[in-house]
Amino acid sequence: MAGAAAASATLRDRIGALQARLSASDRFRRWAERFPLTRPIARRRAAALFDLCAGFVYAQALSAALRLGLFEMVRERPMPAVAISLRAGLPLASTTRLLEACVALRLLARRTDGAYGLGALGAAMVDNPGVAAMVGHHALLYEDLRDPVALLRAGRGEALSGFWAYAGTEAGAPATGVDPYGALMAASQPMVAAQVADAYAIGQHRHVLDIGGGEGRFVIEVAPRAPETAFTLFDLPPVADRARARFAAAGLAARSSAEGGDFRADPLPPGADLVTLVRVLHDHDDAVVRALLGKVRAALPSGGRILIAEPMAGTPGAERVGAYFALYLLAMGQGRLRSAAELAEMLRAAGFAQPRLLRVRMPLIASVMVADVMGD
Ligand SMILES: CC(C)=CCC/C(C)=C/CC/C(C)=C/C=C/C(C)=C/C=C/C=C(C)/C=C/C=C(C)/C=C/C=C(C)/C=C/CC(C)(C)O
Ligand SMILES: C[S@@+](CC[C@H](N)C(=O)[O-])C[C@H]1O[C@@H](n2cnc3c(N)ncnc32)[C@H](O)[C@@H]1O
Repeated sequence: MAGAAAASATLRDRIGALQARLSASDRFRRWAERFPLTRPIARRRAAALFDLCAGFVYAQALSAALRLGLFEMVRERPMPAVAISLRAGLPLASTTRLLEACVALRLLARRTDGAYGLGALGAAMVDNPGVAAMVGHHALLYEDLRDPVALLRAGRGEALSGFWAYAGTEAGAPATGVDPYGALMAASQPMVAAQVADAYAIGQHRHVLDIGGGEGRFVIEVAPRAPETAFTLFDLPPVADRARARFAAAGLAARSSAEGGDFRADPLPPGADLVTLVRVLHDHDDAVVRALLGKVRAALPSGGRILIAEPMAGTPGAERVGAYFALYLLAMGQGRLRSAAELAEMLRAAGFAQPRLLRVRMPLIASVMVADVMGD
């Protein structure tokens, strides 16, 4: 069996190497463009390569459209370019350029009467403040990526490591400067919470401990689906203070509490039968993750469970997310995206049993893995 797998891998490797050798040949490329059976493949590859070259430009067109509020402007009623240029306060010629770029990117659609309305992708942006917040946040990422080789040499960027105030700090150091990231995480949390809550019935648990729970948005999103469950959130003290205020405002104070601490230095609150780590582990290097998983294992009773939700490397259909976070987390200065197999190995090493991936609707947003504490 192992031999057969190795043989098929070798065959795949050989086919890949042959394809790469042929594609690298100018003569072959010209032949493939002409030959009717290979022409569609050649065109698809050229388009894919063009997208890689032009990705930053596309992203900036999207950023401009969001900053100018184009999608909101046309969501109810398509508008002509003149009206959009007046509303956006831009010259008509520039407005038309941006509108046409957005049409090409399927963010907007031009109707037969010339008015612009939402395109297939723009329609998915409205009412999705999480994605819009990430697009705005990318201005910081691009500062660090201005010279990508310099970033690779340095191993961290200035802008993102400053934004994520816990990056590069010592265990137990006082937490300051946590204000900016809370809002970004809260804005993008509902799409993550929806993946988790659709994949896993949180309400089967008596008490959930959400470690690195930020300002409490995950708890607030899933609590209505788990009306009998109590929640404790654990995060750095100033973040936990904000979560406490949010729980009170959401009417959850009776069954939700927030405790401040540093999971690298402090004990975890006891009493939970489910521990959730939502977009937490990928922020940290292996030694911190292994130590944290060990602590979680020790804090859970027999029959308890851990749930990890974050994008995972090599997820079929979401491979590009791995490329994105490889550079994002480099700029942040710590952490890495791990594959499901790597996380499963780390869970087993920490004493958890049966790590398994749950089926999620949009693995691009987050994969979900659970593992159990077996009875003694
Ligand atoms: C009826 C007919 C004819 C057709 C119907 C066609 C059809 C089926 C349409 C479907 C429409 C639909 C439901 C579309 C749905 C679209 C969705 C759900 C889009 C979601 C997109 C999500 C995106 C782009 C997410 C981006 C997320 C980013 C960039 C996240 C970044 C996260 C960061 C930086 C996190 C940082 C945290 C840290 C530091 C790593 O811990
Ligand atoms: C990327 S955010 C995720 C927040 C939230 N789980 C979500 O998905 O929206 C990571 C969270 O981990 C917290 N965190 C980072 N290092 C921590 C530490 N050493 N101890 C406790 N919390 C920490 C941060 O303050 C932040 O709220």
